[in-house]
Amino acid sequence: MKVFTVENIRLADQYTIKNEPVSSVQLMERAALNCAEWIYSNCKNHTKFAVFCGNGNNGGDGFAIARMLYLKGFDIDVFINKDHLKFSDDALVNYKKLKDISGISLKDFHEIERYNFDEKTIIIDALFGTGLSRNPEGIFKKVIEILNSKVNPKISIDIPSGMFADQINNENATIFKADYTLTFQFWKRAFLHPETGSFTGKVVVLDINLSQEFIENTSSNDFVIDDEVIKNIFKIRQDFAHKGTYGKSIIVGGSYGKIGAIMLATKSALKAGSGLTFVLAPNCGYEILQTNAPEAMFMNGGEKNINQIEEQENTVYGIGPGLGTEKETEKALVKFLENHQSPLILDADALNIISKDNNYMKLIPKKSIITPHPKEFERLFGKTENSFDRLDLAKTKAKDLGIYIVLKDHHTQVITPSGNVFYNITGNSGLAKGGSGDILTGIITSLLAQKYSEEEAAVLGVWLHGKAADFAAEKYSKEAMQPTDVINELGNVFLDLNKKATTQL
Ligand SMILES: NC(=O)C1=CN([C@@H]2O[C@H](COP(=O)(O)OP(=O)(O)OC[C@H]3O[C@@H](n4cnc5c(N)ncnc54)[C@H](OP(=O)(O)O)[C@@H]3O)[C@@H](O)[C@H]2O)[C@@H](O)CC1
Ligand SMILES: [K+]
Repeated sequence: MKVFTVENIRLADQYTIKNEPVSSVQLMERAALNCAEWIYSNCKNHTKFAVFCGNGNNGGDGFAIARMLYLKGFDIDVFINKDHLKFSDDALVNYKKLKDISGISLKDFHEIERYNFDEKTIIIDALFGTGLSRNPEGIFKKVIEILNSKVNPKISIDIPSGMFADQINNENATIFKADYTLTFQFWKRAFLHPETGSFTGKVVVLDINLSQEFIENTSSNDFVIDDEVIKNIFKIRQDFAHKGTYGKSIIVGGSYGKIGAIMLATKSALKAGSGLTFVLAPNCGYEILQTNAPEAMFMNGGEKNINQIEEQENTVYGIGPGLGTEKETEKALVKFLENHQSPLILDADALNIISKDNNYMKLIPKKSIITPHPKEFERLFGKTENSFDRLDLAKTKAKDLGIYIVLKDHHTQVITPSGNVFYNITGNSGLAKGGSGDILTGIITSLLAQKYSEEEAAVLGVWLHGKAADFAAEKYSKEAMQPTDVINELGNVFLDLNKKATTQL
């Protein structure tokens, strides 16, 4: 799914109005109906809604939703700024419709302090949407702060009020803190970055039928990796395949005390379908690896640390988990990179070694995939102010070096050399544990060996990793799930993918 800027969303809106054709107030009605339907199918334990409406079209959505919920039998209180009753055209239409309904009480924002937010009440935030032009001040700031202090469930319409859709907010900005955000048609960029994304709660994208023609013909560099993207990448395994069809991976890493990391990466490469999988590790890991991942063939890279990396042809290398940064290992990696041309995957200590010397960066073969977490990214490319700036820097580096950067985060980003960004929306905080990154390295290496392109391997890889983690969290909880559980769930993710990709009778 493309991620559109506010400007492009506005154009999509206008194009739809002109070409569907549909009037703008009908489009608002459609958007509000989508929200109301989601609300009454999901909010079965609550009977009352307090709806907070601003003066623009976001407020207009709020008025329409309030009317629809009232007609479904819920108790509704609507809060507005009675000192300033100037609305956008479509908001005014819906305000007037609401005023005609005697059963809905229209309250002033100032009444919020005396209002009884009982346990049956859900708060709906329709103060500001994509038209926010400055940080909320005065009464708006006060209302948002009071609402944020309430324990009642909170739903934002389109975007949490106070959040800018395309850019980062000031550090101390006042933003509504939602449990759910019902957003129209597209993910907004701000939802995907940690500083702002923590205000959305669960994001539900509602399809309000904006013109598909406009969406297809309007370019964007930003994408969300949704089911559609994955459907277009995933290839089912051919019936007449042999082990050579699905490539050869060599997972390189491990050092004394860090054999677990390389074992996790190796197991993941096996589970993600690589035809032949080797693990190149120091001898101290031999028995552990042969016992725990017997399907992978062992290659000796040293005694306690790796001091040589054998070069083999037609092989995809994934280097880094548990590698360590010893001098002898550094030498071995540099020597290997000096002679190696084809794209490979570099992670963890391989990246830490590369960040030791500026000249090493140039040794990364073109089209390789590097998978840094924020700290590793900083060691490689320097400090940035926030995750928006970090992404901009990653774009510049991906282009300059001609590589793919998988920037690991809550919504991991795949950045291509051509400047596209793919945000991942699978995965959960159960992955915030040592070992999770090693799994990703194994998966991406395995996919690249199976002849997925670099972009496909990175995009499908982060999605698979997150999806398997979601399955693991459902079974064991985010707290208790282990990286091994994530590896074990890969099979169930592939079963799902295969089902969707196979002709059903
Ligand atoms: N996508 C779609 O196709 C569809 C979109 N729809 C909906 O439209 C929404 C966008 O609507 P919108 O453009 O009218 O802007 P909105 O967010 O309501 O705010 C503008 C108002 O707020 C004011 N204002 C701004 N900042 C302020 C501040 N800090 N403090 C105080 N005031 C402030 C601003 O005033 P001004 O800046 O002019 O002073 C103006 O009055 C979108 O999010 C979605 O909900 C659906 O209805 C239909 C389909
Ligand atoms: K809102």
